[in-house]
Amino acid sequence: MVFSAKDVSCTVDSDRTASGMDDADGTRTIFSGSSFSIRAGRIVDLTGPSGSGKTSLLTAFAGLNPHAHGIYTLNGRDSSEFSKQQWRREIAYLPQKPVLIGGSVAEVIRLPFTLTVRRRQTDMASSWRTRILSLVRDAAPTYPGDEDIRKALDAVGCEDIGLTRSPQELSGGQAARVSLIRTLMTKPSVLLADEVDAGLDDENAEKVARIMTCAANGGMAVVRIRHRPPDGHASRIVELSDGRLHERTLA
Ligand SMILES: Nc1ncnc2c1ncn2[C@@H]1O[C@H](COP(=O)(O)OP(=O)(O)OP(=O)(O)O)[C@@H](O)[C@H]1O
Repeated sequence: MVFSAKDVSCTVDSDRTASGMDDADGTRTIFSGSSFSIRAGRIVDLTGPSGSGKTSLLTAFAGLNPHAHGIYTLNGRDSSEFSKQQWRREIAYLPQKPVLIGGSVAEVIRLPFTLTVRRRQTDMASSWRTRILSLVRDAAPTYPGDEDIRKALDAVGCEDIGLTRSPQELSGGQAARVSLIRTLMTKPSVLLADEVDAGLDDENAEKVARIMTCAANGGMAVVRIRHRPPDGHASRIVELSDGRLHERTLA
């Protein structure tokens, strides 16, 4: 088990939520008593109606949701044993809309490496490392050069993305892949992907899915919020509805 969450709840002020569903005390419980776990190398899809709390749940897992409470562990270690920064690096939340800061694709991808010096403490051997991350690690452990980034992009089928391109010039599909790869290169244990294939055509959605599968094959645990029909990449589907998580059978 790489990651587990127990007894997670999320309560928000009622004045910012839909009317008619508020508690008497002026709050609204989005979900409560929810538990979830995922093993290394697995992809789990999180589905559910709009507004059911999927984003709130993933941001709770990542330590980014001040309205949520729960007990979280990574490889058996309680989240309290991590600093907030360490936790957020290990449990990486990837928002739906790519935020690409930098003058070029290379700068965008290097940004996390300029913000922090990472020292990963894990024994996860992985083909993902072999295929992509080792390219970075071997050449420049904390600050990948252009050649390393080029190799990493090519390794996951992103030959179409030029390093000197301005992020503003990227297509939606390219921006989604750059955002995803940037996060993967920081080597999180768990990737929480919030509808990153929304707004993409089927071809680009499949490219994004394949990159995540590549990461999962190397040992990363991936949770994907999705509204699309199952694409065959997930090993489990979990639905959040009526404030509870429900396991769904894969078709
Ligand atoms: N910070 C907040 N304050 C108040 N209400 C919030 C806050 N964040 C989320 N909510 C409310 O919590 C509910 C769940 O929101 P959330 O974005 O988690 O749902 P979702 O399932 O991800 O929705 P969608 O599928 O439409 O993206 C919504 O009613 C939303 O308005």
